[in-house]
Amino acid sequence: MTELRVGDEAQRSSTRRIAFLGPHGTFCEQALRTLTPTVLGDALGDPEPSLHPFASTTAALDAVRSGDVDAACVPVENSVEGGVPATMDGLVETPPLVIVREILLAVRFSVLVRPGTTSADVRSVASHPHGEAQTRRWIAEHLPAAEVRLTSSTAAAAAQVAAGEVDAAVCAPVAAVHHGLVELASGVHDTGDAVTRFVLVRPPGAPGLPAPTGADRTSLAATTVNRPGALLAVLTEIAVRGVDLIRIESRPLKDRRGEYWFFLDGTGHVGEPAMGEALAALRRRCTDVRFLGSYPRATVAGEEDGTGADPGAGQTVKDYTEAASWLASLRDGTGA
Ligand SMILES: O=C(O)C(=O)Cc1ccccc1
Repeated sequence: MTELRVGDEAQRSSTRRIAFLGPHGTFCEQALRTLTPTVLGDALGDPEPSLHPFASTTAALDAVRSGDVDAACVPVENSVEGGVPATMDGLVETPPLVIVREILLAVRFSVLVRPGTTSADVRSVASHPHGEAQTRRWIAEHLPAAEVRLTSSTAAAAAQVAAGEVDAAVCAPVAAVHHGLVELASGVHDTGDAVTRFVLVRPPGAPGLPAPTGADRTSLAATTVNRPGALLAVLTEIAVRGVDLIRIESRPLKDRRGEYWFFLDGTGHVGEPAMGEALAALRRRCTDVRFLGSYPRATVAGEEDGTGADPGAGQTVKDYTEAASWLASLRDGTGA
């Protein structure tokens, strides 16, 4: 899969390049464009990187691994439909990539058509699998005769409508501008307040790990042997250190039937003692562990910041630091 060429963006003289799930008009592009120059400067070392649409999440991640781009913005999960399989699978491939920012975007879907098309004309409707999943009931009620087709992105569906390959696209309203379409219906999601989480990933290295903010999220993936209690042991290493587990999802290992990558997200930063010790314990106890990044927790516009559950007595950063210096004093013979 290759980069989708677009004239203007390739010509800017910025140093860093960011891939996103294209073509223009995806939710992914919208999410990426919410990042401020300050955030981009911190995350990539360039406040004004150039943005490049790619035909799939896999192609965008591959471009980071091959060095064609410096980072990629990809959808990772949705509050209605769960994880995006291609992204999860892509994150655990090698060489490693790390998440340096997350972006939460409230998604609202429109049905876009060529000018002059009415509901009665719609024989086929296309969308990304996550778009289809979030509007399935609406489509069944309002376009019952339409054949549903899945596309690599919502804007790819809009491009297919523009090309006359399909009659309607379920996508972001902004895709109408990019692809010369009009709105047949808006706000067609089955569940209100759906939020999609996107992540900005880059190879480990400069400009370094995002600094702890006090409201961070750490993502990791772990595999264990298939033995009774093996997953419980992993979760226990996390729980006993007061780390709030905020996501767990699995994907098959593919080449070893019956074994899985467990994707685990917890509140906290690898630079903090609790999360650091939990990761070190998983490194000792798991078949394989991938550190997928520690980065500031995002909020949806207008929502409260969620910093996670109370870690419990003796589990704060201060508690860990005090206990570590007490232990050091025992070891150097000055304490008791
Ligand atoms: O296809 C897009 O526009 C994306 O960014 C992926 C996606 C699809 C459906 C809901 C949210 C994100």
